[in-house]
Amino acid sequence: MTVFLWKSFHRMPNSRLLWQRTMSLYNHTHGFEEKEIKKKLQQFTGGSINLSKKEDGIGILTLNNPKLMNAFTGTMMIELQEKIAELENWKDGKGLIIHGAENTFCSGSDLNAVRLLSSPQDGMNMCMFMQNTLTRLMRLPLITVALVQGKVLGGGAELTTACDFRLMTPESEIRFVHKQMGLVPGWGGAARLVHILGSSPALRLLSGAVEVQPESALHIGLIEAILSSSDEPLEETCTWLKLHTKGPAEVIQAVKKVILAGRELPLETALKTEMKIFGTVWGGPANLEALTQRTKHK
Ligand SMILES: CCC(=O)SCCNC(=O)CCNC(=O)[C@H](O)C(C)(C)COP(=O)(O)OP(=O)(O)OC[C@H]1O[C@@H](n2cnc3c(N)ncnc32)[C@H](O)[C@@H]1OP(=O)(O)O
Repeated sequence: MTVFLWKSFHRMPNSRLLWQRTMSLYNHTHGFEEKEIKKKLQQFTGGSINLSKKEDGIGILTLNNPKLMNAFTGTMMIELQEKIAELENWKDGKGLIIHGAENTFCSGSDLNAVRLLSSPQDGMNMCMFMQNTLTRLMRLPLITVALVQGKVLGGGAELTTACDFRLMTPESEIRFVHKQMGLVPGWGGAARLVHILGSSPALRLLSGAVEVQPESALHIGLIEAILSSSDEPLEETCTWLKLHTKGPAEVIQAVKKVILAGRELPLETALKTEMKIFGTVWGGPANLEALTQRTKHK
């Protein structure tokens, strides 16, 4: 299915529109009724998801529900979907930082909502909704970073795995606490964690509900770096991300797309996709300028 979608994406003239439609996993053929679950999620209000898109092509997405340590209410889940859709349309975008308000990332789903959505069917619908959104986040043509601060628990830990990179402040902690709640990850966090770490380390983190501190997270390859201090983490994360987003948006987006193809597609299809993405930048303005300037890489 995914292979077909990627192929279609490159055949269609209006590829940006198709990209948005095809990046989700579940639709009504899977028994997923988005309207129904949205109606239920609307009942669990509180908090917000804020997006600011800067001129330098870096977006800042803020999880904003500090009274509950930025736990995800139902309306925040819906707002996250809306902001991801907005980012899919951001032609000049290059990077995205996801962080939490008031120096803490996210403590997972709002336990008040979890208690009231406790039937297996509601749980699976909520999972499909969040997996769709986080898969679309993962497939954004932007370089994404989770800024990990405070205690990042449950669904908050899962959200970090949908980003390309994770940076941690010195006092922070990531913990897949699901087992302690009689659960397993359902927002796609287990599958993505296996891709990031390999199955044995992922199993160790989940089965032990291990508190992963920055040094250990760096050691096992869960994060890219530990920030130097907790004083100005957003600024430091911006500086880190800018090293990877220098250059025109079309080139940065192409970089992310070739990596996505390699990550998600069988090798032969990934190679063909890479060739087509290459065709979008070869002879393009950035390529011609680099040739004119006889750029050297000393
Ligand atoms: C997808 C699966 C999931 O995500 S399951 C959810 C997993 N998360 C949890 O179980 C979080 C449980 N909460 C905690 O462990 C602690 O509250 C943590 C986050 C460590 C913060 O501790 P501490 O700094 O001492 O603050 P606190 O406990 O006083 O919390 C402040 C208020 O926030 C609330 N809060 C926190 N997290 C949630 C949450 N996920 N859902 C609902 N409420 C949450 C606390 O209950 C507390 O509220 P109140 O001040 O007691 O009214």
